[in-house]
Amino acid sequence: VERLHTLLRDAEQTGRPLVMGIVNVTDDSFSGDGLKGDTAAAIAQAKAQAAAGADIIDLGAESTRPGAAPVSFQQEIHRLVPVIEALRHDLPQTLLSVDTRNAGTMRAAAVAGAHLINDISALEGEGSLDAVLRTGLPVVLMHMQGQPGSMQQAPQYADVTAEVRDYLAGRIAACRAAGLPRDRILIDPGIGFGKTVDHNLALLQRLQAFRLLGYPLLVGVSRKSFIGAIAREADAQRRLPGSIAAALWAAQQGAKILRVHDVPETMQALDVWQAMSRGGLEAEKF
Ligand SMILES: Nc1nc2[nH]c(SCCc3ccc(S(N)(=O)=O)cc3)nc2c(=O)[nH]1
Repeated sequence: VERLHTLLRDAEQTGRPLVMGIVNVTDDSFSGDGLKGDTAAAIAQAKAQAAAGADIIDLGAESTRPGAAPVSFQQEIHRLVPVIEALRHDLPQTLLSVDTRNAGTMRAAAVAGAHLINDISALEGEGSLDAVLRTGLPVVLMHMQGQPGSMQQAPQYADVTAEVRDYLAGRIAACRAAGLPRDRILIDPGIGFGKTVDHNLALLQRLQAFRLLGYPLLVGVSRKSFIGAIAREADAQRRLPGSIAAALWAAQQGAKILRVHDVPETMQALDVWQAMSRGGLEAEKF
């Protein structure tokens, strides 16, 4: 928890958000279980992202993109633990986050040396709040409407910003009441998780509303479909310019952690943005 707070304090002082690189440890290799191949590939990708300046690496073994099917926690552990153990050794300076909804995975990840739990279901899963309490780790509480398999079919809100903020306030209260200390809670509006394009844009326009809850804000816009919906799709796979634009907007609105696929590109964009925005801070003094 201390290392994360040191980084968050630096982010506060420099006015520059932390960068969380995304590494998926999924079985997309064709050779049967293919674990070896996937482990090596994930380790190499994490090393490249750390070398490019990522402060945190977010490791996930379950795709939670729309339509994805759930993965058993045994399968998650089987894929994630070797990577966590290797990266604890190879990247001692980089914080390791684990993207999971499963209590069993949270426990195993903590034992293996993870520093942060990133839960898209905000610790609503069976036994997950208790598991995180016992691990002593900080946790990202993210909003999702519905489940990944069906969340994009008919997202529905009367006031998306108020409802997402109130949901997160409720989850914060539940975690605090169970004994989770303030300094182990981060929040995230869950861009793309049960939201239309307009819902995502409303949340991003009103990102400051989440700062009023008083917890560090994590935002994940990288390569998400709302970008393709509002912008020309130069290279549909990466949506890189749009992802960078949305990331800088989130930084401007006070996000403390940006969750991204493209670390070198995001770092360069933040270098340029910071040079101007810091200047802006100086200018305000005159
Ligand atoms: N805290 C946190 N964790 C995350 N894990 C993921 S995985 C992304 C799954 C996905 C892919 C694509 C779309 S879409 N339909 O908008 O293109 C939605 C969800 N994302 C996030 C995020 O943001 N925060």
